[in-house]
Amino acid sequence: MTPAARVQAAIEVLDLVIEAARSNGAPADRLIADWFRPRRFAGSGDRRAVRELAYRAIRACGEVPQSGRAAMLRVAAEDDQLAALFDGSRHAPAPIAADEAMAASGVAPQWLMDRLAASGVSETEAAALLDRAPLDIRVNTLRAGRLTLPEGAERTVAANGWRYPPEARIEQTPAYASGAIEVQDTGSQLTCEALSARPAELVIDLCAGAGGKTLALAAAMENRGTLVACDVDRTRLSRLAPRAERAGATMVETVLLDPNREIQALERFAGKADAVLVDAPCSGTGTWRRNPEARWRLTEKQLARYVETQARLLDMAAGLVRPGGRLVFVTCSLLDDEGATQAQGFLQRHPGWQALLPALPAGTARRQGIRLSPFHDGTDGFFVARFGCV
Ligand SMILES: C[S@@+](CC[C@H](N)C(=O)[O-])C[C@H]1O[C@@H](n2cnc3c(N)ncnc32)[C@H](O)[C@@H]1O
Repeated sequence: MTPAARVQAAIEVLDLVIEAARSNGAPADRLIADWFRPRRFAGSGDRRAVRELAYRAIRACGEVPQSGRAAMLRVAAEDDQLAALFDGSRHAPAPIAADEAMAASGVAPQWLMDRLAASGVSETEAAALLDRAPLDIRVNTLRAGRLTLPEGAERTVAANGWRYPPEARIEQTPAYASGAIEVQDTGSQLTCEALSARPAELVIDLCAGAGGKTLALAAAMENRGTLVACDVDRTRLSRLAPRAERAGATMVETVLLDPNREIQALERFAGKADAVLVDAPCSGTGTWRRNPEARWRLTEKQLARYVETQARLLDMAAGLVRPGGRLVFVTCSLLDDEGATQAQGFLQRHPGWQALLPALPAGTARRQGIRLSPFHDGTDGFFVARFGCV
């Protein structure tokens, strides 16, 4: 593909991304892969370049743009070389008209910017949510016997964490194939450390998904004790078993939950767990580095639903913890509604509990919890609170 044809391709891809954002359709990565499937003439360099252009435009526009072309014009407004490719030649975008509308630049839709500001997130800190994320890994101590790390790693503040540049490819390395390393953001690793899971304990990971945090907990527990990984999403949870096998985490027990009747499958653990992790479903404002189009999808109504579910899951989780046990609440969000305010609500509803600020090597205290952010900590954005049952 010529450079100009790549720009036109990115515009077409962006139209699909915009439509999907409005109709809750597929994520951008999937749309890009689908767009290329019938276009066999495109090589890997073309795919990379189109993907890069599309994501540049997604990051540049705070509000949902009116069209893919308007979004690309926003990027071209600051890049003369790109603007010159709008020349109307074969497969190229049409020339730019003098009065042509372009999308407004910005970090996120205004309502979200307002919510972030009300949560103490400055505009600069919010903008850092759109940086490119590095590739962080966790050394899996269950498999790390004779580990040779792929070259180029730097230590992070996480106990077993290392960092590579964003473009690093480690999935093909022997260390990855043997299960000795896992891809996991440093912030995510730190939220697991906040639970202080120990060998021989009974630990419940209530919202385990495909088990990113479960595997870190299994390693902290040295694969000894009981680790129960739950989720309402059968597909996500089904991905956990093969990952656990690869990681040598044979202790993991999975439990599929029935939405709104979660407790039924967990009654046998009531009042018994040493520690429960609630890595709750949330808006994901802290993960825009990886999914920048997520900010175009979120609505105030969806956010309210997340907040309601988080409170319900926290209340349920409290009933699983034994006296003297601990509960860690995590969201990958910088919004107080899903963080400090949620934690405060929990403490008001449960007078027998107290907040115990987790001692983490990064992050900033935000009322009863800790906030991690790309701007301050170089991690994805998270809120983590730790509660003790007295
Ligand atoms: C932030 S993700 C978890 C990510 C996972 N812990 C990890 O580290 O990869 C939130 C998870 O909560 C799950 N979830 C949503 N509603 C739930 C509910 N009512 N009970 C349990 N899990 C729920 C979602 O399916 C999703 O997998």
